[in-house]
Amino acid sequence: MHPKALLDATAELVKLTLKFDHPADTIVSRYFREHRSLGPRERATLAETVYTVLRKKLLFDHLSPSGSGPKERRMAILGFHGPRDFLLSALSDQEKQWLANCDSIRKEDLLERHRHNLPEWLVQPLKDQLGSEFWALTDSLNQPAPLDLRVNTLNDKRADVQKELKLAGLPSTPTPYSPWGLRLESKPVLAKMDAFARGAIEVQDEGSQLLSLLLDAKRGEMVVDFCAGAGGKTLAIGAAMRNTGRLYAFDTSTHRLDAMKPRLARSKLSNVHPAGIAHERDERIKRLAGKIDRVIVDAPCSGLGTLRRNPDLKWRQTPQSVQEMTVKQAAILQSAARLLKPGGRLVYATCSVLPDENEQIAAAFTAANKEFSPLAALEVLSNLKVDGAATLCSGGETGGDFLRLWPHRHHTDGFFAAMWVKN
Ligand SMILES: C[S@@+](CC[C@H](N)C(=O)[O-])C[C@H]1O[C@@H](n2cnc3c(N)ncnc32)[C@H](O)[C@@H]1O
Repeated sequence: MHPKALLDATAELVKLTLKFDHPADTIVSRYFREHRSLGPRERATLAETVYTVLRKKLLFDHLSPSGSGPKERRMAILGFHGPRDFLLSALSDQEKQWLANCDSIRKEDLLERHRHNLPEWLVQPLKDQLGSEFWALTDSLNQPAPLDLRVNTLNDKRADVQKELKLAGLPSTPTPYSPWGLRLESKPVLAKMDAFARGAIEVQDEGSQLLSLLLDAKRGEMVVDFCAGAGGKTLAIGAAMRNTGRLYAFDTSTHRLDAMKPRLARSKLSNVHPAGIAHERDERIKRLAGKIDRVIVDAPCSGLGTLRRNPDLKWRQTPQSVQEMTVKQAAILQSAARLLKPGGRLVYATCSVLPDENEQIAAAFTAANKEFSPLAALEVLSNLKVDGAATLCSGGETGGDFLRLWPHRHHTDGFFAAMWVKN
């Protein structure tokens, strides 16, 4: 595609995503479906440019008024992903001069908000938790995430799959914490690979793998994944149970549960039972009350730990939406807890970095449910022989009460988990 045409297309897509009426990944996928002639490189340019604009929106909002032409074009020029010569050949002399002026601005001379590119309401809760590490976090949130795979250890060994991928030209390294993970050095299309088709690999962030590991589900147990979605954690848990026992995958979204079906078929798991529920107090929950060994609540949340992948979330979420989410989270956790039998384990997890959705939900649950004793994440991770377990935890007197993953420290998305045992 001619550089001018590609820049025009990029500006068009930037305009669509900046409306924030749908998630950015939905808008980008729809655009690609409607423009089938776009090649892989053009798609990469379009998607990466849009994501850069979303990541650095405050900075680009600040720089763009000094340029000319439609705003979305100026934003696309500032975030353009691709060789500089290619971009320059699409620009007027005036635009080239403006871009050179923007490039010459030193980072140190920018206001804080133009460096962190976060909405103001998010800044203080992060600074309160991280102090001077706040800047390392914002730098890593503004980078794309690596591509992590989970090896289905039901049928394949991680080392064998690593060799197989290498032979196919895809070097990877074992993830440092999850025993099931491989981190790829590139971002290939995996769907046509044999390892993918036979269910040996699934795309899953290492942090998400660790949440499944924390449940520590055993052979033959009765387990519930209460918010199973498209089954990322369900599949990991089902494999950890060695395809035995019974693993119920609940969700209120049958659409998401449907998306689990092809993944389940590839995985060769037959111990998973997906079931749509109307809400967290569904009849099905009542029938299973007191019968379950382990329950994981991977709660609906703001997703603010996944800004590397979903940078639009910081502009789509608000303090009010987070507050509404916390009410839902508390209700789901309370209802899911009824499923457990004495001695059973409850895991509450989110991909948020906000204490309101994490430690505060956990503290309120502990205070209201004397029949549940908190279980320290550090103890569980140490028993599971996870390397550097202490560095993955925070909270409480020992600093080990909760799993707390951060992109800048652990190269995972931002995840939280709290655990309890039913007395
Ligand atoms: C964080 S996502 C789950 C992701 C999934 N566990 C995975 O690993 O891919 C949260 C899920 O909770 C579901 N959900 C929302 N409200 C619910 C409720 N009241 N009961 C059960 N699931 C609910 C959403 O449909 C969504 O799929």
